[in-house]
Amino acid sequence: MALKIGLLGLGTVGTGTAQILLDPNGRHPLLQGLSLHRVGVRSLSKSRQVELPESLLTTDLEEIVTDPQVDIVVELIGGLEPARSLILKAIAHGKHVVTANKAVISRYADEIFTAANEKGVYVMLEAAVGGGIPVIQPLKQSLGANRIHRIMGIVNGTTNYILTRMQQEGADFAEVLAQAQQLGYAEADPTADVDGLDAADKIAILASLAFGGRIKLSEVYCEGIRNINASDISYADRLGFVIKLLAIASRDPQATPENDLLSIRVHPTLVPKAHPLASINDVYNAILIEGEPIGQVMFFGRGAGAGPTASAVVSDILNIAAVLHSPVSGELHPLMSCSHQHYCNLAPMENLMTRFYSRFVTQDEPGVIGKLGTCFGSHDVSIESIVQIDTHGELAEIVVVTHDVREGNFRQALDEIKSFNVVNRIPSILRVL
Ligand SMILES: NC(=O)c1ccc[n+]([C@@H]2O[C@H](COP(=O)([O-])OP(=O)(O)OC[C@H]3O[C@@H](n4cnc5c(N)ncnc54)[C@H](OP(=O)(O)O)[C@@H]3O)[C@@H](O)[C@H]2O)c1
Ligand SMILES: N[C@@H](CCO)C(=O)O
Ligand code: NA
Repeated sequence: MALKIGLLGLGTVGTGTAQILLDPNGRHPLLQGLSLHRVGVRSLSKSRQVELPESLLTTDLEEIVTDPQVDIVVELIGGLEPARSLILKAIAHGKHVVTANKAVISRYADEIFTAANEKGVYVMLEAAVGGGIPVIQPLKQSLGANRIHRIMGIVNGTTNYILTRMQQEGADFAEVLAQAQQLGYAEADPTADVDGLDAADKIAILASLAFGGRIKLSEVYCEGIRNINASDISYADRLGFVIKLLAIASRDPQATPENDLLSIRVHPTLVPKAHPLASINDVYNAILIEGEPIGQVMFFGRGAGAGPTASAVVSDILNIAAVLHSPVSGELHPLMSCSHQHYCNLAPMENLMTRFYSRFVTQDEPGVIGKLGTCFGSHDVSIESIVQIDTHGELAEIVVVTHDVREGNFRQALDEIKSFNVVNRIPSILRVL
């Protein structure tokens, strides 16, 4: 008997999903056993890019998630509410759920997965991170034998597009953002993308899967790209780096069960040009996973867009369909369900060991570089390079790159340096991979 899909949302991803469901030939045979039963939208009068019988459309989304005939609810409306409530209601009515909604999952995974486990239904979210790039299922299944040490990714296409254009054209952030909005790459309200919030949602989800515990989103350090300017991109370039917005989750390999702290953060990062993530440009995403024994594995592709994202949505539907077609054991499939119960502990940022790039505008006079060097040294901050890059009248621009240092020590040194009369301002402080 055909499995009935209740689709919530017929926007970019909903349309892509409906198009695949209505055109199963040449795809996996299980697709033939799926039928699009109802489609929930906000406006019935909008013209649509997919032809559907009018009777399928409704604005009553509650009716879909409570419809006894619906087997799988696919939530593609986005936003926190009513998406969260509809997902919970669908679960309460025994529906399996597929969603692309990283904002809801990163905030409400606890209540959603607890409810799903109690009800014996699946909640699948491959499209929520990296769009069409398979990364959720690989973490749950194909990489299950590994101890994951670190996940590092470019998981936001909008900011990667902006940084790539800035890099290639020497343009400033505001100029490129405006063009990206005109082209429809960046949303009218770009906050979630450019301030790193979208990437924080995504790395919280990936970390939860990689490290087997829930993550409090409020504890994820998040810094966006608004302050990146053309000078830093150019100086970074001269030093052999490109600037990327990285989302990073790592576990100290030496961690003991008593002292198992994770570091989860999103921030612009100077990436050495030879690093595999340095060449990921435009709207592309890539996620590099490091584990034992696999070593490094990288996933690359389109992190957004109708087709790529719908590819992930439909693959989740197929996974559920496959399990529902298998002999019934009464238990949830352990490689598809969520078994996390506890919250992970996150390390404070001041304990992070990282390299830093910082740019100082100072008086152009003898002894300034020496003063900076001495101050860093007194805080146990070891310097890899310190160069005067430019002079503007009486002012000099000095760029410092450190070795791996404790972030707390580096910040203390900066506090002291800020009080030096010869230091005019410190326009940029960025971490270096
Ligand atoms: N776009 C991407 O490339 C992409 C990539 C990865 C993940 N995602 C995620 O996928 C989800 C959907 O994104 P999208 O880009 O497809 O969004 P979208 O184009 O804005 O479409 C949203 C759809 O949901 C409907 N909708 C929204 N609120 C509703 C409500 N309260 N009641 C009834 N219908 C409602 C809209 O109806 P109308 O059509 O009638 O307005 C529209 O069809 C989001 O969670 C997003 O984060 C998107
Ligand atoms: N706004 C997101 C879309 C996919 O989640 C991006 O730019 O990557
Ligand atoms: Na994905």
